Amino acid sequence: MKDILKIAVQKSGRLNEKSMGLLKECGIKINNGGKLMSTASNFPLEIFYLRDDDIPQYVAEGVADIGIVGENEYLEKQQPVEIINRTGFSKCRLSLAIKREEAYPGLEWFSGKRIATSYPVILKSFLQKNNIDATVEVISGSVEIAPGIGLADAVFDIVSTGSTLLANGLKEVEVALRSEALLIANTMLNREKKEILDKLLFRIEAAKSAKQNKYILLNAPNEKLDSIIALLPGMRSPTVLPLADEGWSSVHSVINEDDFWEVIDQLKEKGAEGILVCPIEKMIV
Ligand SMILES: Nc1ncnc2c1ncn2[C@@H]1O[C@H](COP(=O)(O)OP(=O)(O)OP(=O)(O)O)[C@@H](O)[C@H]1O
Ligand SMILES: O=P(O)(O)OC[C@H]1O[C@H](OP(=O)(O)OP(=O)(O)O)[C@H](O)[C@@H]1O
Ligand SMILES: [Mg+2]
Repeated sequence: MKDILKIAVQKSGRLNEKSMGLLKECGIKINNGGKLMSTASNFPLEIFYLRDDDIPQYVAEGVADIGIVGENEYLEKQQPVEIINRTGFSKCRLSLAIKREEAYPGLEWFSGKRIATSYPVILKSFLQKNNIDATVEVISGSVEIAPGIGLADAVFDIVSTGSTLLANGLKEVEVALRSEALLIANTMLNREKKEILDKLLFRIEAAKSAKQNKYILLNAPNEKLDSIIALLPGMRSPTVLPLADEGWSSVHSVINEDDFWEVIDQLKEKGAEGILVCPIEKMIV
């Protein structure tokens, strides 16, 4: 029988939609199976829907072969799994926050204080590294409410926009960890499962590259071609095709999302016209 790769994704919550989106971008069609498990119709993949806290353990034990989990959970759970890919999504930070009205002189403020968190392992290691002796109060959710109800003096929790802190009268004073969703794997996968995983990783990279790049088409006067091409590296080099209008060419290339606006301005300065920028569906480099 052909082997099948088992992936654990969060059942519902912040990671679920992006994890399923990643599989979709990889061209994987998922059958509407049960609530806790389903299979792909066009790829040897079985999907388990779990609480994110349990994913590192299930992957370490081989119940699932791979999983998508926040770096925060991966570090907190200290399970012997391998990081296979940094997905680039669900970016957030784990930070210390205190009441907004408190003056904050620096980390020593936390000495002797009570800090509420759902991440005691990461917090204790951070405090130890910084020689701070504080009490860690472990709670499993709604951490930001703790100072307001007298449960703790400070919190150590996930921050993204900062709006939850703001709504609870808190301010972020130290960032201990920058996190993103990781693809993790069991360290003992057999050859067949490794081959399936390699195929999946190839697709993930193609989808990631596509998102990171744009396809650009423009018209350029021939005498300006050299300076315009110099701005557009392309995958190998830009494609240049003559236009019906003599003295003009059409230039096609790929540019990185991060360089996008700066390059566009420079292209216009050099005389480029009719610039079209299109999304790329997949990119194999
Ligand atoms: N505000 C946020 N912005 C970006 N990423 C976040 C945010 N909050 C959480 N995350 C990331 O998403 C992961 C899942 O968050 P979520 O709040 O859904 O977890 P949960 O409530 O523990 O879910 P579960 O019910 O599966 O245990 C976190 O571990 C973190 O990596
Ligand atoms: O800085 P912000 O953008 O406000 O995001 C931070 C909040 O997001 C997460 O909670 P979530 O909203 O997922 O709810 P939960 O506590 O039910 O997991 C996290 O636990 C923080 O409370
Ligand atoms: Mg959880």
